Amino acid sequence: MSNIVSITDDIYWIGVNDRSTELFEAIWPLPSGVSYNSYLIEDDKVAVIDTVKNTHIDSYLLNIKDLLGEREVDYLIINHIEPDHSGAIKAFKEAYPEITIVGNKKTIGLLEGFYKIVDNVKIIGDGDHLELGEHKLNFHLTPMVHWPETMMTYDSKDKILFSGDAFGGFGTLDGGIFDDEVNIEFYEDEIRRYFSNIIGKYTPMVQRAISKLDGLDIEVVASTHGPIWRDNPQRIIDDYSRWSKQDTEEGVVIVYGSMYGNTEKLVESVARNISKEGIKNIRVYNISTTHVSYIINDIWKYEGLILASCSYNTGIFPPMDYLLRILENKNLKNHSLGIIGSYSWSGGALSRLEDFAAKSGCDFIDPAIEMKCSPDNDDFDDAKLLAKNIAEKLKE
Ligand SMILES: Cc1cc2nc3c(=O)[nH]c(=O)nc-3n(C[C@H](O)[C@H](O)[C@H](O)COP(=O)(O)O)c2cc1C
Repeated sequence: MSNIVSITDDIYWIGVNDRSTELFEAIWPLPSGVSYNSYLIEDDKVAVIDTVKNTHIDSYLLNIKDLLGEREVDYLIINHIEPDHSGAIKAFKEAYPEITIVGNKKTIGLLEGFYKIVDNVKIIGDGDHLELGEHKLNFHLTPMVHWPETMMTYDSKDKILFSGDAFGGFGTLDGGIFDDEVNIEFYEDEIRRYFSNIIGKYTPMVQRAISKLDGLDIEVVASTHGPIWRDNPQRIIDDYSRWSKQDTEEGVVIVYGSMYGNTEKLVESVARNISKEGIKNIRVYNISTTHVSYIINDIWKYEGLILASCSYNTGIFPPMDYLLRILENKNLKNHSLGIIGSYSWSGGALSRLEDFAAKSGCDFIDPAIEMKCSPDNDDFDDAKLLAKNIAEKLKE
């Protein structure tokens, strides 16, 4: 019996779990794997919404054959053509040669680019619909969440929103696929890590997409990754809405780059002093040993951010520079930011951090600390002051 789960009497989850890929998009670690969710609607016409990565084609197509027998698939709707969802399209078209592929103008351009497929395509526009029989699918274009062609498909009969990557997260579906079948706490961090690292650059587009959904009566959110939200669909919409505004909780993330422990020593003092000010959520990360995706996840969670780095070859410590570039690319804002640079002769770290602070949309917290070689009493006094100031700001 194949691995198919009914969502309603004629709508099915036909997705797959990936526990083999170590790095999503060849960058982001997948300790809990990821699911590629695909959906099938069996009505007078049969429609599939999004496919799966090319690593899972055989089992995926077998599942569909198991479900449909000799019946053909009439439509393949592409909400999102990133290859983790479109990798099975060529094989799909070979299995169902008469199929019509449905997407918007940008999707169809990318379909030709990636797969050289140009025949039997149907271009839809924002607000268009497709009748399958009892089911009527409405298309809502939501560009740049996080690719230009991204769109959502709404089934008005069962009030299901097939949302593409929006409202998705990391983590395989281990038996339970619905929010009420799993302990959702398990997914919380991995959903925010997905959002902050994959979608986080496109926060205005996420907000635009969410306001576009305003009038829709949504009973189920079915994204392309992670759990299907049928018990509390509003929860994931609210989470995505909050994260896209960079609304944060009380807490401080301290990230440091230190080769020989001197910068780290000052960081320990800052952390201790923030704790003495009554802040309970303090996360200290060594930039050299924790993958940036976990750090970015916590930066998206907490308001306070302190970046501390040594100098290296007249610039900032390279792993810290990598984090800064990512945060610049994501237009980090709405955070309270403190900075610490250390040097032994020329410096370089603090000026890069100052440049970052000036360009970011964060509130700068005094004092910027520049430490020579190892911390002295003045540096420890400054660390205390920075801790006091950031704690006061968080409590405002
Ligand atoms: C490869 C290398 C390059 C460095 N480049 C600089 C530099 O350009 N300017 C500077 O002031 N210090 C430089 N330093 C010295 C560091 O400031 C010093 O090693 C210090 O201990 C680093 O801080 P940490 O103890 O927190 O690792 C460099 C050190 C190393 C190992």
